[in-house]
Amino acid sequence: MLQFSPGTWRDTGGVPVETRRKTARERWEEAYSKSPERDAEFSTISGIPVKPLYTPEDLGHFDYEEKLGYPGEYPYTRGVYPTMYRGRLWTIRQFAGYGDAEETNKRFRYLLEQGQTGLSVAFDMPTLMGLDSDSPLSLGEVGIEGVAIDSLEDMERLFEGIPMDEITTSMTINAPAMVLLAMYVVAAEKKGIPPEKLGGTNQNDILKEYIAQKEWIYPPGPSMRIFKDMLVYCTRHMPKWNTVSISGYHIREAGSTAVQELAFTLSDGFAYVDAGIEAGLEVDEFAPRFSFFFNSHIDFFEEIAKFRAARRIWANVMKEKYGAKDPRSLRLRFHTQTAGVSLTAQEPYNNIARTAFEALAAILGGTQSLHTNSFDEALALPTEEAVRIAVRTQQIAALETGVTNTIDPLGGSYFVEWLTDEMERQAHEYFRQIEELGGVIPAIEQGFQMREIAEASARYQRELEEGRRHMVNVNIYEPREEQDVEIHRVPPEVGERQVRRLKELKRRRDNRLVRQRLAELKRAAQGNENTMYPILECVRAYATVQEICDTLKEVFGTYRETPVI
Ligand SMILES: C[C@H](C(=O)O)C(=O)SCCNC(=O)CCNC(=O)[C@H](O)C(C)(C)COP(=O)(O)OP(=O)(O)OC[C@H]1O[C@@H](n2cnc3c(N)ncnc32)[C@H](O)[C@@H]1OP(=O)(O)O
Repeated sequence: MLQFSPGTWRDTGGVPVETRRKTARERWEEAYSKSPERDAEFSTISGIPVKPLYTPEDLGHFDYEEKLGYPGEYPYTRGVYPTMYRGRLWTIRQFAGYGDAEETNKRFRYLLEQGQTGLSVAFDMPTLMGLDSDSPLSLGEVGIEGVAIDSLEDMERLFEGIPMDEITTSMTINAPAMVLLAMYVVAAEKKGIPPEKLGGTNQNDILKEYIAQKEWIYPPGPSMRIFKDMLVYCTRHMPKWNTVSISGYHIREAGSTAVQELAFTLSDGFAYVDAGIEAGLEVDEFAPRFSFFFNSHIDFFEEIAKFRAARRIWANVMKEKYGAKDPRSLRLRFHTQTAGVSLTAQEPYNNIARTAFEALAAILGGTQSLHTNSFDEALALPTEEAVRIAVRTQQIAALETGVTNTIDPLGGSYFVEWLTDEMERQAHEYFRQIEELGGVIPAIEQGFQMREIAEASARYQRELEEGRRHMVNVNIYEPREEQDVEIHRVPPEVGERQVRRLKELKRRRDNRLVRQRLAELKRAAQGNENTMYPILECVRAYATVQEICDTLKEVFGTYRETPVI
């Protein structure tokens, strides 16, 4: 209904007639331009510019089947399982470990009592570096950042009373991954559980160590030989074991953008596929047991787009380039941890809010397994109270918020679909550059990934310092006083007890047998024999992590990188 008013015709909504002749979009643009924007940076945390509005125009020709498909179907953009969380919730899997095996066993039991549904072992720095607790290099580090594991005896203590054939366990271990896996296998064997019944994951991702975390032992070539040996062993004997957890988490924590995390992680994944093929395996024999591990940072939509793009790229390349036929080879399954770098030591309780948002992004992105950081993790390893709140955060998301009721609820959002496409496009650009450099390892040797990450990290730091980006409590709303929080401390006696026990084991075991087993391992490493089998024998004889790693060092040497500045 139109009414007359002086000067112009107006409809009942009060819109001038001349405005009606413009398209709806033009009207909105005009209205938008009339009111000023806030003085803020409208881009993702990784620097992708974000427009005020996304519409179907941003998607162009959008083929639903090609880009999204249905959950559990190629290209898996909407999720890897047909029912997703309506069939089974993600696994609540808190990364945990400190002190010695007994202390960590207690924490595991506590977490399981709180409703955690999977286990995840955090090893201490000496174990990660292939050192024993009694090495002079381990002084002051034993059991501080994770659990100290020196021998099979420790592994047996770690899993005492835990049904290893029922619960899945992740072990974050890379350079010495074979040794710790062998200890896990033999500890289970002693409980009467064969390797084929063991479900879980080894991180075993050495490429991202060279790129980001820097915890390597051997040079890249021999490291890939070790990877292949373990892959072949697991493919033959451990059908339920995820042989590698290809990790973007550490790449992101080192300061990369979301696209770099996506691109470098997936390119590492393809390098492992190449390694499996070089080892003489068929792609569909081993790819179903590859898994991934991503960061969930604080930029909500960018993270969701990253997870969705990751699934689509992996499915696409596995099908088109590697000719994988088994649908399980095409499914990118992943664990997520909320971003450690997004936590603040200032007003640490605010980290509960940060973590909840990040967890939600992981869930809306379709994660299979999730670690939510505890609010005190910018200060120390978490207390029981802090980790309980972290577990409850996941349970509240799963059981109260309703986000699990429907699959990929953000599918079809113009912005999320545009951002998913954009991340995919930019990732392919990185794949091209890596290929031009000769592949992942040559690119690492030329410092390519490290330089890209260092530049991104410096850019972000500059933006923070110039106040162009905000971090509450860090460069805005800085706290006037410190919040008092309880700090979890590992008593120094724990390290001393560990060293005492190790020395006692070295006296008590059959040292002649240990020497013989280590010599056999050395011969296997010098030749082409799969080293996993002699490592299992070393472990059965109670050889230690360092003794085994040192034996391999004699054959493979060690690695020193050319630093990237
Ligand atoms: C930062 C820190 C550090 O370095 O300091 C770290 O690195 S910490 C890093 C910590 N890393 C981790 O915690 C890595 C954790 N990773 C994992 O747990 C794995 O690799 C994962 C990502 C594939 C998730 O494995 P998962 O066992 O928890 O979950 P899955 O998705 O495989 O599900 C378990 C079983 O249930 C089935 N299943 C699941 N959902 C459904 C559904 N909706 N319908 C039907 N079946 C389903 C699966 O097929 C599978 O069976 P079936 O097995 O028969 O197929």
